[in-house]
Amino acid sequence: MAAAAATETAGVDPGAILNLNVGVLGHVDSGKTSLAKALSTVASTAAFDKNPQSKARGITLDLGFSSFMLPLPAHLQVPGKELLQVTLVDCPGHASLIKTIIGGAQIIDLMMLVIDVQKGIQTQTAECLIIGEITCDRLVVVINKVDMLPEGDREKQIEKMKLRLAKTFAQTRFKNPPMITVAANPGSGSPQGIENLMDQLVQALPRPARQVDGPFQFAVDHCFPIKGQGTVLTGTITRGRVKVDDMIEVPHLQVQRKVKSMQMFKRPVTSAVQGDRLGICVTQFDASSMERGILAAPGSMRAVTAAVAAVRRIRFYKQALSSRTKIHVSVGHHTLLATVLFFKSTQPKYELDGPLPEGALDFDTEYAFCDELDTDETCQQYAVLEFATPVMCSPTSLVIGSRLDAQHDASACRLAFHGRLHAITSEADPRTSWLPSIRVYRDRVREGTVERVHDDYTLVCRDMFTKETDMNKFAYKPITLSTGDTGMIEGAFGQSGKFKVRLDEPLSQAARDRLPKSRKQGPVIPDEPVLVALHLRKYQFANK
Ligand SMILES: Nc1nc2c(ncn2[C@@H]2O[C@H](COP(=O)(O)OP(=O)(O)OP(=O)(O)O)[C@@H](O)[C@H]2O)c(=O)[nH]1
Repeated sequence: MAAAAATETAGVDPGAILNLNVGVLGHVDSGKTSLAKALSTVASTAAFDKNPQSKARGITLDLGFSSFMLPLPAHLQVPGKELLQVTLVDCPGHASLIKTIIGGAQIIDLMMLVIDVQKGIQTQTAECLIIGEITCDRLVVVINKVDMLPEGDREKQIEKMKLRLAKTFAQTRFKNPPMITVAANPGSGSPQGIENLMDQLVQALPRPARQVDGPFQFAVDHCFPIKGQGTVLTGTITRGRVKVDDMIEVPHLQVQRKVKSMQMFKRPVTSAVQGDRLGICVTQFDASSMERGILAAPGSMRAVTAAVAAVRRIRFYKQALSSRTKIHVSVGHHTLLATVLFFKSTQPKYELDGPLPEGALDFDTEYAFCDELDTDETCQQYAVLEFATPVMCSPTSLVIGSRLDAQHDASACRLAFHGRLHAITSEADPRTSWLPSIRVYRDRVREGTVERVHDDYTLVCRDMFTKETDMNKFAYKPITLSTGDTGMIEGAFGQSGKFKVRLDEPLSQAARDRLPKSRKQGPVIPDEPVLVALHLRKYQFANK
């Protein structure tokens, strides 16, 4: 383990340690776990695929946590901090574990994307890159397995690969990320390039913008019993702060417990803030009742049944993305099915990396329904998400929509859209049941045929309604003729579904020339009857 010498931590107050999380993502077998092993000095929960608790519970492919410690570099100086702890979050590469990756990626400050030098960008590399674009600002690309290249040709092949990758990254928000070559686990000898990678990684780490205000929130990644102590929940504080003796809640179980003790990487602490990786010990809590999920300040999380999110379609997603279909939606550490309905505003799009401004959705505005979520970059699009079961999340959570069960080309991107929750409705709190107040309309056109002229102002029309139609619903609705004449529906004509139209002006000569002179004569030009169109605006949600 660990190429770098372990920094002396004995006697250091854990509160003086700045923790930053680095995600290790990439395609299956690219060498993520080998890399985490080569960089780390401390293995934590499920690290290196061999944590005893994980083994006992049969979790062999999971988020793995390990860390290394360094003196605090100059660009990360924060008052009161002396050491930097880099926590590596090793995400599984297998396609079926994308839910875990999405959960893991939401707690990282920087993403390390591991690429096999002989393979380049593979399917899950691309999906991880998309997740990285959505969830974090910084990227370091690690080109691994360089020992596999023939020595004489190595430099040339590496340069070629770097050029190819640079073209891909130039099209992402990362533009020109550092690319470092390593051999994390060469067949013989020790890892190569690790110290250089460590230096570059530390240089690329962002100054943490910690959100210590607001209610405590903790993304739990593992939960296990410790004999004689209680149950330990390990995870990352995603918001606020926590102290020993605070009350915390497991929202989906509606269970509250007192924090008995806390540890950061095996050292006891009495308080911790957002970004810290922590083990929280509570008593009288059955470890088997929770695996992944959220801990929160009591009462601060809601069981969300439906929500509106500002969304954006992922440009690499090539399938249909239609309203009224079911799709997997990841919120926090949960991934579940939701029925989606898309609509759009005329406002320019919002940045989705933080909560939307208040009033971004305006209840006095009418919004246009979309059959499909498209890549329109000019206006903000939204999704109404109706979850299959209530999901515990904060009202401004990040969301990712994906088709995880799709039976399609295995190399196709499954990530469909991403977004930010803006308004929620929760069963427990009817005051948030605002969904029906949003007015989403859909314009529909019904078409029929003009049968004949009744008089200068009146026409008899057909083929729009059946004899069972309640014509009172359509009386006075405006119509247009294919000749440009306008008017409104006057009511039923007879019992067969025919109807009368009252024109605004006397019938135009153009229309008159094309309409039959008598009841029995068909259209003057049989292939081009005069058509009558009724424009209807239907509301999907409306209580106004
Ligand atoms: N030759 C060589 N083999 C490597 C290197 N790094 C990793 N490997 C091998 O590649 C295989 C996969 O390595 P892992 O570290 O398990 O890859 P991973 O990306 O964590 O795999 P998943 O978590 O299953 O996606 C193993 O057999 C490693 O020994 C390297 O630098 N050189």
